[in-house]
Amino acid sequence: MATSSYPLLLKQPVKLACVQLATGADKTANLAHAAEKVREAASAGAKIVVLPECFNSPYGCDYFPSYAEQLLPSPPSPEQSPSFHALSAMARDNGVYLIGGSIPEIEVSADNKKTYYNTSLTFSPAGELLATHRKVHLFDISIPGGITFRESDVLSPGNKLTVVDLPEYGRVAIAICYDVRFPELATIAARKGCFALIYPGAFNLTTGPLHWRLLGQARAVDNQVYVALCSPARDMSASYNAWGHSLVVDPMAKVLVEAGEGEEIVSAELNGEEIEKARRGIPLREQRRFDVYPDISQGYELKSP
Ligand SMILES: NC(=O)CCC(=O)C(=O)O
Repeated sequence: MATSSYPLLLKQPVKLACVQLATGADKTANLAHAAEKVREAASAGAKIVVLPECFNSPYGCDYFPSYAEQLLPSPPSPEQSPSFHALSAMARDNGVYLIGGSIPEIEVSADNKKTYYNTSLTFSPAGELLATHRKVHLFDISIPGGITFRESDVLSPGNKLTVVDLPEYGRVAIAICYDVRFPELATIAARKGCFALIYPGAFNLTTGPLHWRLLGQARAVDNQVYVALCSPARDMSASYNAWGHSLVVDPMAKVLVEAGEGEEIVSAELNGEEIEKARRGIPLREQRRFDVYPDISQGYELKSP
């Protein structure tokens, strides 16, 4: 029972599963395999299922154009986007909300200019598209002796925050991998009344051990919400080696569940009371000083969904 005057951000407990999927070069096989694993997660009681970043392809700039699918105008035809239709069927067949990881997207303008994005699609249990998130912050880093990667060589960034209403439960925010490094995006989403921040991702073997779990816990404790990070399984024969370690963090920043490196489904029960308990115990909500940092509050007053 909620004892504060705030409505529960999460209306009823819900099981969320991250599918740490093993993927390869064969898109059709990846889609079929994802369908099997979503079924497995749903059979174990998950009502929100998350797939990893680039779940239908290998991850890398060399792969984005050849795997890219056209999503606009929506809905695309099965030829334009087999992944759109496969995800819709996975959500509908299993009666789950499906955060469909991400896929490379191509947009073709009237004058035949091609623009590529890293895009996440979210479907309702009826198989309807609820939201599209194009990765806002592209993964461009260069760490001497570690990793160099430049998504912006091929991809263009999205330009919006993505918040999705799941009517029986509440509101979630969706962003992709490198987006997790930007606390502003998370804080604004949380202040719009989200109970969870969900990030399909694919960290690497340099930054993964240092930052993946830390960033999940940081976004959770900053905002006193649940955070889910969902990675592909590690494949040492691939050109990009994903960190794995998909996890779910609670509003006190406790890691509820964390995968290893291989293919695995991890799930956790999310409960709105835990959000309220964290916020009553550490009342950041009442203590914020927007008079001292007014620019971050502009247009984002605390609202219930
Ligand atoms: N796919 C990504 O955005 C990777 C982000 C990452 O590894 C990081 O360190 O940040």
